[in-house]
Amino acid sequence: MTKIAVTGAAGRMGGRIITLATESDRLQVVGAVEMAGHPKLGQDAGLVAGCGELGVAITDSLEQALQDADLLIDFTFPQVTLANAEACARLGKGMVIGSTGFKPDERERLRQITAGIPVVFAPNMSVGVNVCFKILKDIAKTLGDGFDVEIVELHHNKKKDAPSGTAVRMGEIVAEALGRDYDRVANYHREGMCGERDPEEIGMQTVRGGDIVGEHTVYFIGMGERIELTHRAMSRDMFARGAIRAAAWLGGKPAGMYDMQAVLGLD
Ligand SMILES: NC(=O)C1=CN([C@@H]2O[C@H](COP(=O)(O)OP(=O)(O)OC[C@H]3O[C@@H](n4cnc5c(N)ncnc54)[C@H](OP(=O)(O)O)[C@@H]3O)[C@@H](O)[C@H]2O)C=CC1
Ligand SMILES: O=C(O)C1=N[C@H](C(=O)O)C[C@H](O)C1
Repeated sequence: MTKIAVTGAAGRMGGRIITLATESDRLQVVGAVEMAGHPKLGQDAGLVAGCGELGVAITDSLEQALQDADLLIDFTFPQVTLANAEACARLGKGMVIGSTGFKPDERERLRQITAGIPVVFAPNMSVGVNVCFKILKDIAKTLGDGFDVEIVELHHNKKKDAPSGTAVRMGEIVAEALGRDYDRVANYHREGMCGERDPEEIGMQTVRGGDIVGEHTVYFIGMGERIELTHRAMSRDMFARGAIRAAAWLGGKPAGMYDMQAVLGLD
């Protein structure tokens, strides 16, 4: 049985992770964290998540929440995750990290901080998206340079980062398969007389609205034909299930940064 603490316990993902973890015979929730001043502090994490009393009060002390935990599941924001990673590294606790919106230097910093602990770090924990990651590499390699690549992602109106971590990873996979540098070829903005499309560029488009859980389409657009690879998330539960699977998988693994491809055996 792996004992977990959850940060962002009152958040959209935190709540689903706590609820689904209570249904798993491989995990036990022993800690729940929200930031200082949060209105749910002191309340029972299970009652807040809507799955019944757990006997775990939400605290603003990560150290306290981690006391009896083997690892932390963190779906928050880059600055919060970086601070939490410092604590986990100090206390020798593993991490499952789902937060997105990291800049390249922040990702590198996270890698350095967590070098001594086991971590699963993935922008999308669903099986479907991770299978898309695998297929994308093959499609891009097989098509080669003759097709223009555009990536469009749609999310709810509360999402704070753009483009989504999943869309960025999709762009990186395609760029790598085509021998391009993602940071150089990604184009996030077209407006006015921006000129003809550079054949090397990867267009990254963002849509925000309502309660869309998450949709990603990668377009490979050729002359007279196109391929569209779309993933649509209907609920957050498969992200939460992925995080739970990652936590159970991580127990006993050596220090290192793993992704969901490793957890799912898709490497
Ligand atoms: N990898 C994946 O599969 C997925 C990743 N995500 C990512 O997960 C992250 C969270 O998404 P979501 O759950 O929708 O966002 P929410 O805003 O619903 O949840 C984030 C929670 O973290 C809390 N928080 C902020 N600061 C701290 C802190 N210092 N300590 C503890 N908790 C804190 C927030 O509190 P407050 O409300 O007060 O701000 C909030 O409750 C995002 O980066 C998102 O992109 C989302 C879905 C799937
Ligand atoms: O914030 C979200 O909601 C989601 N974020 C992740 C991302 O940025 O890729 C994954 C999922 O699409 C939902």
